[in-house]
Amino acid sequence: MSSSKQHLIDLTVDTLERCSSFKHGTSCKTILYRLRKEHGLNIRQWKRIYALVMQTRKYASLLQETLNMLPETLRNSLYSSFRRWFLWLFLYDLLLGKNEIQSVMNQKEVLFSPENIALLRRCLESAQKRIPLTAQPCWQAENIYVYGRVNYVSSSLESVISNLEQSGYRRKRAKRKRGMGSNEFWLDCVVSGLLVFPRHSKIAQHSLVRHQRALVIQDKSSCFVAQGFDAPLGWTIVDACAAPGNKSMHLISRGIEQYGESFYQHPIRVIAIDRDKERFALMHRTIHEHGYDAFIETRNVDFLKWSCDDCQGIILDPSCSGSGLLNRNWTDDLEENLQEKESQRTRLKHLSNFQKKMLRHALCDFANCCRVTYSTCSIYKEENEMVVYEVLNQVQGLGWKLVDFLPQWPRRGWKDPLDSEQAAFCVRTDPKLDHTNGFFVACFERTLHERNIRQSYE
Ligand SMILES: C[S@@+](CC[C@H](N)C(=O)[O-])C[C@H]1O[C@@H](n2cnc3c(N)ncnc32)[C@H](O)[C@@H]1O
Repeated sequence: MSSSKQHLIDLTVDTLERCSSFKHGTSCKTILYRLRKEHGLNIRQWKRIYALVMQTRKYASLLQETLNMLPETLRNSLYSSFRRWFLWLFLYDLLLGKNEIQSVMNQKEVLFSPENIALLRRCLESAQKRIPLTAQPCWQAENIYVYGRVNYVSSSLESVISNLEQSGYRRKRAKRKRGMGSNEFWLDCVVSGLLVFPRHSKIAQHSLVRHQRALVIQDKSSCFVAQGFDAPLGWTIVDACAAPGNKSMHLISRGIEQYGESFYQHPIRVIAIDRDKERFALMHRTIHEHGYDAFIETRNVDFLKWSCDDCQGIILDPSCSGSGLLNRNWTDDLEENLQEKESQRTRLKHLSNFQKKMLRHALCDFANCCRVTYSTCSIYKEENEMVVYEVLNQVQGLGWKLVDFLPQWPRRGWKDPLDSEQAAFCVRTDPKLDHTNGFFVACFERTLHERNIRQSYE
């Protein structure tokens, strides 16, 4: 390695270490800006260091996860031979960057033999599946759209569109969504009655949303549950973790859209439960304000301590890590993420145990229930496929099986532990690709009691 290249790498590692040890006050960017003056760097050198520092920080959790997956002996040799931030910088450059550093390493390169590099690549692939959030450089809030669903209790698609057009909005019919003006919108092709607006749209301030409640802001992924649940007329559906009530209201709204006048003769009824006092109060108010009182009954109880015999469906959307939500700044959280990794794992374990308990209760303790959806806004397998797999194995004796949910949506669940067919029945959204929050839904059905409860009003 030329001494100047070696110097730049040392400087990059020093900067990474300084950035990681700052607590409050000096930001990483400030440290980087000072660097140029402090070390008399030319602009090219400074830009290179800047890029390497930012990229290595962005991917550090993923790179650590990659290291965690290596055989212990190799991992320990790497740990004892290199500084932590050097290791991450080197791995970033080797696996995700321009591979400039490897060629100038002259010591200990035996640790980076072609076999070990191939092994690192395989570990990176597995790590990307485990913590895809750090592998998604363009997963930022700017990537998602704003979604507004028509509230069919008080309005209709035609009336909302005409109101929007009168107030200067323009419906875009072409497929190309790039370069959308802030006053443009288009209709979603998966969720009916869902309007899509660009991120910078001011639709949330429009009177259709704020005063008339004809349009409800709700992420597309969260609309999947009611869209795919396809509730038959006359059913009673328990929304087990309902606050602030989005999915309960969407179920009714969707019913009105789907069945028209027949809905009012044999309405779908929702029992919306939440155990949290404050969230419950907010939900109760929201349901009232949006005009759903006649169809949604609210209960401030613990779902685990409650049951009923006259419901046919349950939607279960329990508390989760929220790792699919886009309004979190993962890069800025990085230091805490790394330091708190262990406590995060413990938290995830607790959450998934709680989720399994809730799902078991939904599937085992409601005698006439024959359709249950399980959903989270988490991207972690531990809260999604693994919960479904474990509980499904425990309840199969009761006749439950996974069924194909929202088949028109292309992104499906992950295999292992689910088999290919089961995984393909589940729905996932990818925040990087789908312009929505990260979300997961699985649907369970059984036919045991269907004869007794299915009502054919349609
Ligand atoms: C992800 S949020 C639900 C969001 C809601 N489904 C919606 O779309 O508007 C989870 C909710 O579950 C509630 N919750 C957690 N444990 C519960 C339990 N044992 N019984 C009832 N509600 C519970 C929480 O208070 C929280 O409001």
